[in-house]
Amino acid sequence: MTYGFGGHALETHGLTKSFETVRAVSDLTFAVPRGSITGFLGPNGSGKTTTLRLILGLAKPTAGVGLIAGAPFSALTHPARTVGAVLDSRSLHPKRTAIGHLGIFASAIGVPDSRAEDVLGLVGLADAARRPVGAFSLGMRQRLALATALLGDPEILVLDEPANGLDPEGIAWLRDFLKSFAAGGRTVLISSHLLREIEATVDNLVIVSAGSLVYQGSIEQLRASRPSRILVTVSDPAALALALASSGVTNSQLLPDGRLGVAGSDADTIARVAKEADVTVFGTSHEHVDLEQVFLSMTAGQFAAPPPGMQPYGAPPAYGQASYGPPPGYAPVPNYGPPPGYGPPPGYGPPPGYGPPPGYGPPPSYGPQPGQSTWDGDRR
Ligand SMILES: Nc1ncnc2c1ncn2[C@@H]1O[C@H](COP(=O)(O)OP(=O)(O)OP(=O)(O)O)[C@@H](O)[C@H]1O
Repeated sequence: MTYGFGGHALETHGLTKSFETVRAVSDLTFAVPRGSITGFLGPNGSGKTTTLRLILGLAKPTAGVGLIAGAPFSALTHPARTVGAVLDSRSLHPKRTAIGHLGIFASAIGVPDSRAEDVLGLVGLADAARRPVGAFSLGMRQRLALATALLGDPEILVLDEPANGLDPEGIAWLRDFLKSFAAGGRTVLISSHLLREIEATVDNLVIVSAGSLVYQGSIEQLRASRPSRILVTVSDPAALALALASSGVTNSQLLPDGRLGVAGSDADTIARVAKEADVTVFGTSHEHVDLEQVFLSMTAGQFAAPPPGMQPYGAPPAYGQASYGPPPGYAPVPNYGPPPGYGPPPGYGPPPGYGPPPGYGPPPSYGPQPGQSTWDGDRR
């Protein structure tokens, strides 16, 4: 497999998508490193699904480009072997059995029927192979959708909110599955609107708000970007805050539970200053960084009143509190952009008369198998 351009599994460059007056995706540039499990995070309506559809060739960008293994989806030589995707597990045909459903996709992408049995085993659905999908729980549908994406044994998996409908056991199963999938150097991009849902699964994050990038980098970097605080239980928090400020430690906050949260200092210094100020320290502890709060503060303001015209959400949010900003040194990758003249290849669009196979009602549940991407009527 060749990875051209930036050498990343997935990348977008200035990706933009407008629907009439709604700008769903706005000049989005990010990269998903090979071998990573990258979380694609953003509140509801922040443009995640649209971005994935653009990358997978299921919708046409207004501007910019999305690349898979260095190429637009339509230019991939072996699409099913390169990328498997789960975009919507709800639109499976209810009367079809799991094995029947997979058989259709297996023949579409040219893999043997036995592969259908294999992938059902991989996702733990072997026993349900001959049951109609209409009788499946949401969690089983998610697994079947994942099995479909795995049919081509792809290098890259793109999953849109796959944890939706999974119980805690299902989420733990998905986490273990994705970790073993990525352990051999394969790549996963998994979207969610809840960091907590995927925090234990991902090692890398791309966070969007109102269609724009607000963070990309490792989860560890994000955690480290928030200065850790020491929580101090004292006889007189206000007196300690004052004494700390006099000694140059100005970032103290009185918490609702009466403790003082102190950033930019250490327990020994705090104890010394407290002693000098005649304040009794009853105890200290290190604050646990709640990444969900960091995420929420980064994406807060998405639904601010829109300015007149195009932008429906208002300006991209400030990061909220100063301490919640992007990690030090974070900046878009230098010289990162499509080569001059780069754009969708000529003839990018569905072949005339192409449509879903007979009897197949809803739009495609999964991402692109050969030819499948062209079912979509949404290429605008
Ligand atoms: N086909 C469409 N026509 C018009 N507007 C659309 C279309 N698809 C998406 N949008 C709008 O684009 C914005 C981004 O939607 P998108 O579904 O990409 O967000 P999302 O982050 O995936 O949200 P969710 O987490 O709720 O699925 C929303 O305002 C949505 O209403």
